[in-house]
Amino acid sequence: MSDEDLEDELGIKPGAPIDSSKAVYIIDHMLGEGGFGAVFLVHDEKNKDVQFALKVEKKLDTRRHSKLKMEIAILKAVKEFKGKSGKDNDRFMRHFTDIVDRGKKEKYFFLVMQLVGKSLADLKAARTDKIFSIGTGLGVAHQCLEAVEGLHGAGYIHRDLKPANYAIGPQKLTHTVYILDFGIARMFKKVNENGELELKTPRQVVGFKGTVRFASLACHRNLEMGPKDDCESWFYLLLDLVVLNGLPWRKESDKKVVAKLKEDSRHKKEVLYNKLKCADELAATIKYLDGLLYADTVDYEFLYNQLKEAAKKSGVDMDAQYDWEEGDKKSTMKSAM
Ligand SMILES: Nc1ncnc2c1ncn2[C@@H]1O[C@H](COP(=O)(O)OP(=O)(O)OP(=O)(O)O)[C@@H](O)[C@H]1O
Repeated sequence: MSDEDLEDELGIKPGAPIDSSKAVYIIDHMLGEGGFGAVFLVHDEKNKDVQFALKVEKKLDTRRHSKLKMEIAILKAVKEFKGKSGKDNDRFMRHFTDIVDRGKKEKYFFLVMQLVGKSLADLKAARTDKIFSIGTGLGVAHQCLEAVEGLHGAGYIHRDLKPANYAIGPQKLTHTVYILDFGIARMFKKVNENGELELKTPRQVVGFKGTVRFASLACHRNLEMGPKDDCESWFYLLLDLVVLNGLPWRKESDKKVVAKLKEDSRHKKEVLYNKLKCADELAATIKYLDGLLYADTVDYEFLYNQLKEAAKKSGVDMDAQYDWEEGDKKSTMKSAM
């Protein structure tokens, strides 16, 4: 939606109040725009230092499923899953934004959520050579995978994993990565009569979903996607973060051409990993993922372990400060002198 549409049709503009039964939110400015609405920085009317992100979706008679409803259902499911499953779940759930409030107006639905900072795509674009250092890339990919594991645990697949759909936290949370945008996510498990989650039967043919650059081969082949397909997209995301000159198909938009380049890349290590010291560990990762089927449970531990081995081979510490935190380190050191 354009700024004018939002302003003229929905009355959403800087300074405008949006009220719910809980609070009144004042619009500051737009943070980002999607196909069906936009995200705004807002503050609590009672305290301008209390800021949130407010996502708006225009009501449409033609839309069968509200994207925002889906997002809310997913964020709730992951938090409930956290409650139910106990053990060490904060490791996964810290990657999901909290729902602060939600509501509907005559012309739109809205969701108020915890504010995040810059996306991985923005952070990467701000770097001189447009990639992260290998330590940051592997560390961030570890967190991205934890988010995916948490989402899968709650019974959903994302289907659009890419650097633009992950962001770091604001202020002091620059070492935490958040997963965003569940607009095209899908439940791959359903609750059976005994209240347990069971796998949904795959459909025979499925339309292409997501972003061409990061789509899995099964997605290109119009097959039902499962958890392993998110992991394949995660793998492309990892390469996109750390390989100099990026993915070999980055300049192509034709789906068929991209699919062919992805298939061929499996046999072209020198192109896909462009001299990375951890090429073998990465090649073993995609080999493992290529061997999985829709219904297979992903061995996340194997994937985390590959990242650890890749870090060892590269001689880096995945848990060290990230590239964008280094400025802070220097200024802290300076002020400590
Ligand atoms: N919690 C948040 N805090 C700060 N910014 C956010 C937050 N959520 C989303 N954004 C910003 O708004 C942009 C659009 O968000 P998002 O991708 O979730 O919206 P969308 O309308 O579903 O988009 P799309 O049509 O691409 O699926 C993001 O790129 C991000 O920059």
